[in-house]
Amino acid sequence: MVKEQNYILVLDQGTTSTRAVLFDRQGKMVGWAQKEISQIYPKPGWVEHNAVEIWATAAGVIGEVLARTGTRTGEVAAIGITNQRETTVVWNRRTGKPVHNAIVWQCRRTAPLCEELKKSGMEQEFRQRTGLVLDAYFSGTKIAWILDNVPGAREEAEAGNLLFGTVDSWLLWKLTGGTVHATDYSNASRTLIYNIHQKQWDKKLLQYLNIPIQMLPEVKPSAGIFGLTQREAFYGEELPIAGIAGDQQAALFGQACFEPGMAKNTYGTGCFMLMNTGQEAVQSESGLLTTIAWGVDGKITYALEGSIFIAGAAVQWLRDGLKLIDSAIDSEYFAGKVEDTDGVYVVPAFAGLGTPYWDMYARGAVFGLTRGTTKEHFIRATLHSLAYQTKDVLGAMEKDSRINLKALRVDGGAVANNLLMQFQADILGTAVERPEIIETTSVGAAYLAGLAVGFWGQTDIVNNWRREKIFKPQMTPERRKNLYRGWQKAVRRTMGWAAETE
Ligand SMILES: Nc1ncnc2c1ncn2[C@@H]1O[C@H](COP(=O)(O)OP(=O)(O)O)[C@@H](O)[C@H]1O
Ligand SMILES: O=P(O)(O)OC[C@H](O)CO
Repeated sequence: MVKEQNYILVLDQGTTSTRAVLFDRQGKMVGWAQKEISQIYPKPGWVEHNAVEIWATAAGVIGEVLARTGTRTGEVAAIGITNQRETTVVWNRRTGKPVHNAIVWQCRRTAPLCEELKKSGMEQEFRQRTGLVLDAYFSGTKIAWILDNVPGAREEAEAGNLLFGTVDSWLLWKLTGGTVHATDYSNASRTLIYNIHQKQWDKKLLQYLNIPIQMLPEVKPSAGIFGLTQREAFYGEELPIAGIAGDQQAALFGQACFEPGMAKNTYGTGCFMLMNTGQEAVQSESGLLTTIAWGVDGKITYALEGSIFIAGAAVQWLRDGLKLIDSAIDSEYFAGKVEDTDGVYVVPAFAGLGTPYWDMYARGAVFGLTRGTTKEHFIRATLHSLAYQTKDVLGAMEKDSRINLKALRVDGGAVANNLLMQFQADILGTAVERPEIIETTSVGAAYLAGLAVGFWGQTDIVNNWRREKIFKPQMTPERRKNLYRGWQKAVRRTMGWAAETE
């Protein structure tokens, strides 16, 4: 009997949770399952995940989504993987066990190493070759840290016994029963050791960071067959893993931003704005990153990126740290009870500041408190901080690309918040477009996998994108200017904080 393969299955491994999502031919989500993952904070500024737990949640959500929707594995045409980027896993190729917890993209432990490299005058070289800045955010210095700090790791790595991977590689390795060690262009371009122009691991940078090349994965196109699931690990089926991309690049793909100049902003744990720059790797002069969006059909597409480390995570902090709200959705209710923030600014620089400031030592602060400040003002100011940070990034993006965006496509968990989206349009002075599918990260990975196995064509993807709501700017230019000036003043005062106090 011929099997009907009606679905694409996506594994979306994010900073806070792992999701499995099933898509049909119309690009519609027919089912999903999600599990949170533990956040480990061994020291201030340090963030880790347990890679074994990541795999366990991935296996768990796959089983759950199939069971919930009554889908047999034989009905799945292909699997796509999309992932939190930069997060670094090093494991033993024989035992399959990680040698250390995964070091998360937000982790600042390698700031001193980045400082040292900068002092040795290497910053420009890293920037030119990788498109990135020398910051603790990226994988390269995290790998070096593991090799330098886990007893015996360096010797094992040199002997070819250890493998490095971003989370996509780790999941691919597990799904294929330890037979495939690979990644895609978009993930490789976030490691600080991949030359985005020559499209290969950069031997010189590997030397600077003292990383043995034999531990690195093979880099492949984002849409293409990476390997087959091992029968024992996958309900007796050999399914192709046919698409991989870092979550922010997947979202750009899912938003159908296929033309140069098209951009999206994703509001998850952090906020990431990417603009398609076509086949040209544009060097930024304003603190943006140059990165690979994807490799599809033998062509590499580049993007400019603005990275904000703390966005939805600030709302989680209101919920879990300060216990001011019971759930993220309540932030809109409380913020809506006041007209404005009454002059309060929250700068959530909990993990330093990314684009355009790149200050590893900035730390969070609240300004403008008075006796009249209420919980509602505080919550509203926290929501506004997502929009202000986005304005900082869009300013840099428009300057570098010389394109004034007519509208910004948005997605991610926090765009469900209408108050935030309206303020975003107001403070940008640019329309904000929310699509029907805000799970664009997963849908992007599904499209990549589906393209590779002929499940979809590119025109299907463009036709599937539909706007659900547009938020138009309503604020006067004068008020916009005054509010933004206050934000810039607040940001300046958070900069360098940890360096001064440590
Ligand atoms: N209604 C809301 N208002 C503001 N923030 C929200 C809302 N809903 C979710 N969030 C925030 O969005 C984030 C979840 O978005 P998601 O795209 O799932 O993130 P990630 O992929 O980074 O885990 C959380 O940080 C949460 O605090
Ligand atoms: O897991 P997210 O959605 O917060 O995305 C994390 C980014 O990929 C980090 O670069």
